[in-house]
Amino acid sequence: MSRLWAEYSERVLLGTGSTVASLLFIWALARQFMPPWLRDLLASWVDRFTASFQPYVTVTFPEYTDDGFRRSDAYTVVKSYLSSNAAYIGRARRLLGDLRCGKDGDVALSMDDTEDVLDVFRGVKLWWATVKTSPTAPTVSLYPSTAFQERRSYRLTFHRRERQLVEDEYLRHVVSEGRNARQRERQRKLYTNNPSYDDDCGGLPWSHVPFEHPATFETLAMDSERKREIMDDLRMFRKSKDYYARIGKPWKRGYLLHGPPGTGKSTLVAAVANFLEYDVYDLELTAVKNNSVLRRLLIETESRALVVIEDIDCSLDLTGQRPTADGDKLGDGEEGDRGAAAAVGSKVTLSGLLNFIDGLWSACGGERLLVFTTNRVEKLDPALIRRGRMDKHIELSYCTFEGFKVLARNYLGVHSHPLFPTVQQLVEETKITPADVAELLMPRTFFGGEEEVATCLENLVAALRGRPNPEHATAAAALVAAGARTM
Ligand SMILES: Nc1ncnc2c1ncn2[C@@H]1O[C@H](COP(=O)(O)OP(=O)(O)OP(=O)(O)O)[C@@H](O)[C@H]1O
Ligand SMILES: [Mg+2]
Repeated sequence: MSRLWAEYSERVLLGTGSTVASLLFIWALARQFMPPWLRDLLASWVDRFTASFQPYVTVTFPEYTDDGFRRSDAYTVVKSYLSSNAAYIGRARRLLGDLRCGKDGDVALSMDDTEDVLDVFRGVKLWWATVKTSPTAPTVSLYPSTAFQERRSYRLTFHRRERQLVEDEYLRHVVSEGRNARQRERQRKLYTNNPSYDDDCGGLPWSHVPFEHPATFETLAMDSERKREIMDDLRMFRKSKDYYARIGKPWKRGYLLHGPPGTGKSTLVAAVANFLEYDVYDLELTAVKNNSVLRRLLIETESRALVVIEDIDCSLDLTGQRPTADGDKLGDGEEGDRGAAAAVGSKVTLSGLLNFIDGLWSACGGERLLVFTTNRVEKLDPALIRRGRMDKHIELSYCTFEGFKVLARNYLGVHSHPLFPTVQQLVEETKITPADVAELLMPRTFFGGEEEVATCLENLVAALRGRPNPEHATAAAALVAAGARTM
């Protein structure tokens, strides 16, 4: 003990002459001999004493939740709040520029990540800062890719006397303004999965571009009764958060769209996304390396998402895991499709996909519509499309007269024409896809007026009768061939 004191007094007390240091030393020494209750009491006094030198409180909003799996909602809301606040933007020196959603040529400015800002709320000053930390040692995570990634967070600093105001009012204000800003500035996105993404090597699982597909239910060639049925179903789904919670099911719904090529499956996907105002995640299954990456992709989708897997029958060998009822072998062409999946090294299995749809992980995020499209519904494993997984099966088929009228209105701007009755009769007798009708109705000039309308309709009638107009030989020949095959 005496040696310790001698060493300490020589190094610290004599060196600095600091009474505070000697007091701290005595305190550290005395702690050893105190009963625990006295030690705690004194510790709280010491805390209060030291706090008087540091009157500021900080609140940190990390980008990822504790488990490291999901982006924190609080972080996103704060980001929107700070990026949208006109007062900060006026003062900021580092800004980000982007084209404003839906307004051609209008540039929207937002806060750069590195900008620190001062906010004033009810006359009280609060400071926001972006903090970036690179972990020196890997953090514990089931996903190695996240273990070494740079961690970002927002840090709010304020005087401790304002704590009540911050807790009771300011944070609520930030959340509500942030959410409003998010809604206002929301540019919907079309995501696609990165083929190079791997859990072990890191990188971003999804890349995105603005989603700008113009399809709506109004422009969709489909019988109005079926359109109404689908829209009602989607409206119900959107409003059913509490209902799903009550019945104990994750808030998600599966749609299976099937039908021949060119009947509007992809167009319907776009119309649904526009109707619900969801982001679209176009999942290319053949580019997903394994089930673990598939799960990660699911976790990385945000709420209010439409996840679509196009041509699911061509994506992977999804029947390979279970024998089919009649022991069927793969048909011509299917081997090729599935070979392609094997060639890129995808190890996604049917059970991985089933888990993706409705396993425990599928409940992450909420409000999600999952859509499969296929030309060959009969080739899919029944487990994949059973009700409950794919709740709604929608068959898209050849053009009806009602569908034709929608296309005539879209493409030619006409609601009636003397040739309509002829088209009606022929369309009901012939199998022609909406894609082919649309192609024939596309005017060659936008200034042709009634003459152009008549030409387009005559071309359609000619194609339907199997007497191709020489000017449209290619399209019409294809139509005749298609008609001959399917009749
Ligand atoms: N029901 C429809 N309503 C409006 N336009 C349609 C419809 N069906 C097809 N079209 C037109 O035909 C084009 C092709 O349609 P789409 O890509 O939606 O067909 P698909 O069923 O997805 O075909 P595939 O099976 O080959 O992927 C679209 O760009 C659209 O212009
Ligand atoms: Mg398609």
